[in-house]
Amino acid sequence: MLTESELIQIRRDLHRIPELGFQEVKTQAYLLSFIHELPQEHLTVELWKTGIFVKVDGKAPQKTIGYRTDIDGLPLTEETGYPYASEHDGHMHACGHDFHMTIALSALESLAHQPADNHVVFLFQPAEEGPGGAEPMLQSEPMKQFRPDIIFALHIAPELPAGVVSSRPGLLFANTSELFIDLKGVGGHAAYPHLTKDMIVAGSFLVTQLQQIVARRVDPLDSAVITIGKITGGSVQNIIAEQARLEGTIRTMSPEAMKAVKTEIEKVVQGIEVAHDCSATIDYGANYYQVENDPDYVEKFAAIANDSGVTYQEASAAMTGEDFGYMLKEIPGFMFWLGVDSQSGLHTSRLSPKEEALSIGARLVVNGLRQL
Ligand SMILES: CC(=O)N[C@@H](CCC[C@H](N)C(=O)O)C(=O)O
Repeated sequence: MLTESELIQIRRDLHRIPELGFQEVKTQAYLLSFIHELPQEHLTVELWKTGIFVKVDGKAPQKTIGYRTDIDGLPLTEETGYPYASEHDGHMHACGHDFHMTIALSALESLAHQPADNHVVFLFQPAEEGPGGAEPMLQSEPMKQFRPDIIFALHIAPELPAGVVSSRPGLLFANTSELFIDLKGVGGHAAYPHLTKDMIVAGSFLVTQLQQIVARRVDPLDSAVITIGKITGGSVQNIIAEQARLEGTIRTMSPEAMKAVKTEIEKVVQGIEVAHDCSATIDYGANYYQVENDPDYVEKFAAIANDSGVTYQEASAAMTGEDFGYMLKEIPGFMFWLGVDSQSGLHTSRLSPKEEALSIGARLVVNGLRQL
């Protein structure tokens, strides 16, 4: 096992070089340099785009256990003030993938020195934040050779203390779909609105009407989220905007609910086109399938956690998304939250996970890989 200070050093090295999905070139090179330093006799390594598959042959294999880590960062400017803050302007590991990778490398190091009974496959997966690497990695040529019988993964949880992990049988994370709506009208002089089709006004109505879908079209005992995170449009204060663009995300508890919410969005957008005499296009971008945990493996994992000196708690389902859901759709397994005790949450510029959680996660993952 790597020491605490080795884990921290790796995490900080990776924290400095966040890269967006399918651009993880330095990250892949860093991971490969670590992997190449390990004893190679039990390892098979294969590259896939900016990702990596690594198989560790087992001593008396009956099955293959998979472990997946995501490797990409987010388009966000870091404000932690860390001496080891991101060296890539406007990019940050603000979702913990630096932690995820470090823990995977530590487990790999342990198994490369002392293999498990079963075969173990590590998937270093690009583009979790978008456009989604899990689904194409699952369908890739190398996956035919590396495909595991069981798979698991973790995600850091800022709100949980270090030393606590949580998960649940069944649905852990939501179905997600990105949402991009482009509106096109007629621009003109700010003093002559009657001669224009103002897309700032149309876009503003659209944002509020989209909220009505969750409030008035979704069963209150079911759940959904429509968030518009970004609006752009117009050029200056005294010109009526010809164009506006809304960017957001949809979250639901089932694929059926996702389909129904999208139908409602399309109706609302058609209404805006009529009411504001404009044209609109909708693009759903990347879509992720729900993370559905296998109850038997969650139960086994909870016992392994408790035996490893880590407190296991039952989680609630969350509206976060994860393209790992595609892997769990085809391969039984689970995902769990690893407590890292950060005041600032996921996708914030001050996310500050406690590094003591690295060794806890590393110990637990390697125990899972040896015992599941
Ligand atoms: C764990 C986490 O935060 N995951 C992301 C996944 C992004 C999905 C996609 N790009 C979207 O925005 O819909 C999340 O935002 O939940």
